[in-house]
Amino acid sequence: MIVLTSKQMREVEQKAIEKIGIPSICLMENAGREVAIEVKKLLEEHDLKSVVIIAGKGNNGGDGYVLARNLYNWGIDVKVFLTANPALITGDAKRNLDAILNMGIYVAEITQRKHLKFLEKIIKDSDLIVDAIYGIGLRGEITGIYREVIEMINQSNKVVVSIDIPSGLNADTGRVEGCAVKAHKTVTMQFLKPGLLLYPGVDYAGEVSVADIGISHKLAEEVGYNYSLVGLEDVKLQKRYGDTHKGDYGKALIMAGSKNMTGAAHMCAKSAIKTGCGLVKLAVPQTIQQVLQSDLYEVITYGVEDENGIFSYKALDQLLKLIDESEVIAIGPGMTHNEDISRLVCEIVKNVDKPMVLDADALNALVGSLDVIKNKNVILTPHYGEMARLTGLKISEIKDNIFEVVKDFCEKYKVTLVLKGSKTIIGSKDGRIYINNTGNPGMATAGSGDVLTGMITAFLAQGFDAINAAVYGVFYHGKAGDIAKEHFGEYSMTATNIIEFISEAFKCGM
Ligand SMILES: NC(=O)C1=CN([C@@H]2O[C@H](COP(=O)(O)OP(=O)(O)OC[C@H]3O[C@@H](n4cnc5c(N)ncnc54)[C@H](O)[C@@H]3O)[C@@H](O)[C@H]2O)[C@@H](O)CC1
Ligand SMILES: [K+]
Repeated sequence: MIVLTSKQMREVEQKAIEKIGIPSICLMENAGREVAIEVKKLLEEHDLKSVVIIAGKGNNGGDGYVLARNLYNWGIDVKVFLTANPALITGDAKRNLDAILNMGIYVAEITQRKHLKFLEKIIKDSDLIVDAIYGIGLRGEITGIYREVIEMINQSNKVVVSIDIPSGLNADTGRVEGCAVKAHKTVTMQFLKPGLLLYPGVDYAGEVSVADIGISHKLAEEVGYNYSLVGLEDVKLQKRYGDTHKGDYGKALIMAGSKNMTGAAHMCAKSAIKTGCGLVKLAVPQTIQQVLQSDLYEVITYGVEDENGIFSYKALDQLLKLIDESEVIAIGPGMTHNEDISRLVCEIVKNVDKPMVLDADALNALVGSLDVIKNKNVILTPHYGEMARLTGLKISEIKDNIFEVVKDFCEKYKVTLVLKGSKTIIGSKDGRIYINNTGNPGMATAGSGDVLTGMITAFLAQGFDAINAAVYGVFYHGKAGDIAKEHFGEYSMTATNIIEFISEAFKCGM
């Protein structure tokens, strides 16, 4: 699904108005009408009667007046409160404000502190609040009386619907600008906004629905949007051809594990098999090979030269030979980190030109030597801590500019990046960004990342290009995690449970 920044949304609206010739007031009419339909549904579902609309001075407020008109016509008790002097309201918003005044709809001004007590009383006696204070036009922090109004909404215990974006939320980053409305539902106009999909924005937006206000997706394509939310329609799985054999589904080599982290290698290899990889070879330090071989029935394990149960640079030739026999390579889970391993990983990445997934300790190994990945067919799968180590940025700096950081990294090194977090962001080498929406906090558990690496590796082995392997892997990993949560709950689900439900997750995409 298309995701537009506030700047891109404005460009698209401009095109709709100027190039296509749709009068802007029609877009506002459609917007307000769509919100009215959603609000009516909520009133009916929860057996609620009265609505308070709190409107700002811009077009977000304008959508609120159209909403008021529709609700009033449907016989619903509606009151409108303006957080701006009516004399400052202009354009389409002004015309719609005049219309509701002409209809005799209740309108009052909340521009001074002394008005707040009255608003509080009205809110107390009403059932549902609509937040039409700010949309994508918010600039800077919310201060003064606006802040008090927003806090009043949040403390009201009423059902709250936000128009386009919860007021106070930065539409592009999901950051709270001082304070923000906590909505149960947000009805956003025509295209999703990044701020609704990123934390903390996700927690403020509540359930998000996208209202069709009559703007074609072709206009979004014209402005060259680069963000998408991954949906099931983007990750459909093909049925396999009848006449096939395991060689058709790829040969992967996974380099993983160490004496204290056999599980990482185990789960990564198991996930690759469960995701449909034709043949999985697992190279581990020789000390731990037997442990792994004993219950990885479908995987071929190789013990390579090690140093006290940990990968050693001495294993380079053995590994290069195994790489030679494989089509895709995954490196990293549970390898541990030391200088010898850094040399080993860098040497392999430098000399190998096959698709590779680099995770965990392979990422630690690359710190300070990132030039070796330039123009390579690699997918890196860091979490925020690993990303901070790789880039030298603070975690807070990454979070505050997440899309720019991902985009710059991918464009600089010409690689695919999977930045793992509560909302995993995937960047492609051509600067496109994909936001994943599956998964849950139960997946914040040891081994979850090893499973993801196995899954992405398996998609690569089955012939997906890097960006699709990453998008499919992340989506189905989250989906399997969501099914595991249904069975075991967020506290008790484990990475092994995620593997268990990969097959169920795939059924959703068939
Ligand atoms: N442009 C269009 O064609 C359409 C716009 N629509 C609506 O219009 C919204 C955008 O409208 P606007 O651009 O008028 O902006 P908003 O309605 O989001 O509000 C911005 C207004 O608040 C003021 N403001 C901004 N930051 C402030 C702050 N920190 N403290 C105090 N005041 C502040 C600005 O001066 C501006 O007047 C969208 O979110 C959407 O709801 C819809 O009606 C559909 C069509
Ligand atoms: K709003």
